[in-house]
Amino acid sequence: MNRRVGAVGIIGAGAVGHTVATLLTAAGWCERLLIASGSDRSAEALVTDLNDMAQVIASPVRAETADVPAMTDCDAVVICPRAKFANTAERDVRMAGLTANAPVVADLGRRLAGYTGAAIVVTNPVDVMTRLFTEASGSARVYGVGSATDGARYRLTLARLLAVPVASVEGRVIGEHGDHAVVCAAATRVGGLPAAIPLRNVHEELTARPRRINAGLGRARSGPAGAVLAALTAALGLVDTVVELSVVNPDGSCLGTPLRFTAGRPTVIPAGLDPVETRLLADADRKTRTAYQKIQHCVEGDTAP
Ligand SMILES: NC(=O)c1ccc[n+]([C@@H]2O[C@H](COP(=O)([O-])OP(=O)(O)OC[C@H]3O[C@@H](n4cnc5c(N)ncnc54)[C@H](O)[C@@H]3O)[C@@H](O)[C@H]2O)c1
Repeated sequence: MNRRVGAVGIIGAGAVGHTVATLLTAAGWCERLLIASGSDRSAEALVTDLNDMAQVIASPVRAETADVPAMTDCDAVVICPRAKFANTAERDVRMAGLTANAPVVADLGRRLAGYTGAAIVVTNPVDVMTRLFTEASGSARVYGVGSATDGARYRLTLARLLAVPVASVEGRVIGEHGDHAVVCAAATRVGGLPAAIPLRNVHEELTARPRRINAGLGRARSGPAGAVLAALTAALGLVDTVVELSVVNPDGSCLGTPLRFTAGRPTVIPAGLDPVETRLLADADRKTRTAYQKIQHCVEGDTAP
């Protein structure tokens, strides 16, 4: 990558924020990383760890702590805080963070009002939080990550189930990053040809995979951080590519959508859904809109609906 950008802000120095910052330090295409977190202690600790790494590998990237408003000048910000709450949900686990995370994400949006850089939202439920951050900040370049990781998991799973190389599988997952994810089976190609997709097994694995990661490691971090990196390089115009990200449409829906980025500018590309998949996407839309209604009072900073 020849071009370099000035600064990337990371808000939330937890599992995802730490991993994204590590990837960015190794990648070397930004000059500065600005870190804010729930406590000064965790932000300072991450900065110290990153600068140790940068020195060891001779990375040009320098990390520093920063207040959120100081990130207004960053080329991009990554929104990955998690409010403290106990997640006991068995189903719809990402949606369980709705009411706890909404005030945090809305507050960040207000503090970054009018932000003109690229904002990458990670906090779950990510489709709803992406809409919330978009409304609270008024920013035009807000993208939620989730579907790109689902798509990667789908291709890996399908390759295993069909016993083919993963490079021969073209397929994506869109819609909600959650239980209402829509597998684009009709448009999937294996070795360039349509294929019978074992959808039940695929959905089982899409649910089981993050659970296995959480059970073994506490939190998923590398897959999501890779998706953040893909979103950043596309949105900053460093790479022209297609990536599935959540964006707010003029009608208010906000779901994972295939976007073709050219010089940092996105255009929506058709997902090639069949009628059943189209209906499932409409279900995901209804679900995320209903969830948004429960927390939209947070946009203005109201504490109660
Ligand atoms: N969209 C995806 O694909 C995806 C994947 C993994 C995780 N996630 C979500 O990303 C979020 C972060 O996950 P994690 O595993 O890194 O969590 P974590 O608990 O490891 O870290 C969260 C961090 O947020 C910080 N924080 C809390 N309140 C804050 C505030 N007001 N301002 C700034 N920072 C604050 C905490 O201090 C902590 O460092 C969660 O909501 C998680 O569900 C999304």
